[in-house]
Amino acid sequence: MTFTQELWASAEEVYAEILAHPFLRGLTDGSLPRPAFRHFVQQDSHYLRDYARALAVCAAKAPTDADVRAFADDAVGAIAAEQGMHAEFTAELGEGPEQPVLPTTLAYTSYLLATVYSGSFAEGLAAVLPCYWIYARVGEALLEKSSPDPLYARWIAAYGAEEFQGVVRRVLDLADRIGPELSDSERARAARHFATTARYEWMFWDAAWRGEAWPVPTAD
Ligand SMILES: Cc1ncc(CO)c(N)n1
Repeated sequence: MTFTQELWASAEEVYAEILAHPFLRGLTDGSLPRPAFRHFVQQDSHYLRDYARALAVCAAKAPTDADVRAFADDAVGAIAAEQGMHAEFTAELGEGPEQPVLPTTLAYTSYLLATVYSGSFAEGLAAVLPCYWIYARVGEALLEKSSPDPLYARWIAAYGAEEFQGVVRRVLDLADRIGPELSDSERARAARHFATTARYEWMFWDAAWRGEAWPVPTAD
C-alpha cells in the first residue's frame, strides 16, 4: 500500500458518512436551509484563516524548495478563498449576525495547529491532508449531481473544479514521495492524525447542520 492509500484506508468509513450526511444531500437536492449554509460559510471563514497558518507551518518544515513553495502557495490560496469566495457568498446571503468561532471550528483548528507545530513534517501533512483530499473527493462526487440551487451549485463547482483537483493531486504525490522514508511508528502517527481530522471534517458539516452554538454565554 502506498502512504496515501494507507491514510485513506484509515478514514474510509468516515468518508462514507460524510457523503451520506444530510448537509451534503441538502446541497445537491437544494433542500439545505440557508441558515445552515450561512453557518457553514461563516465558520469556514474562521477555519480558513487558521488553515492558512497551518499550511505556512507545513511550508516551513517542507523537505525541498519546491515543496516549501507549494505549501506557501496553498497558504496564500486559503486566504484568497477566505476573502474571495466567502465575501461572494456573504454578499448573497446577507451579512447576518456575526458568529464567533464555534466549538467544532475551534477544536478542529486547534488540533491542526498543535499537530503542525509540534509534529514532524509528515505528521503535519497527514493532519492537513483531509481538508484538501476530502473536499476534492466531495467536490468530484457532488459535481455529478450539482444542485438546483445556483448558490450551492457554485460552491460545488469550486471544489469539483480541475484547478482544485490539480492542487490536491500535487499534495498527494508529495505524500507518496516521502511515505517510503518514514518509520512504521511515524506512519502510524500520521494515519491517526489523518483519521482525526477526517472526523473533524464530518463534524464541521454536522455543526452547521445542527446550528451549533456555545452552550453557555461567552464574554464576546
Ligand atoms: C472545513 C474545511 N475543510 C476543508 C476545506 C477545503 O479547503 C474548507 N474550505 N473547509
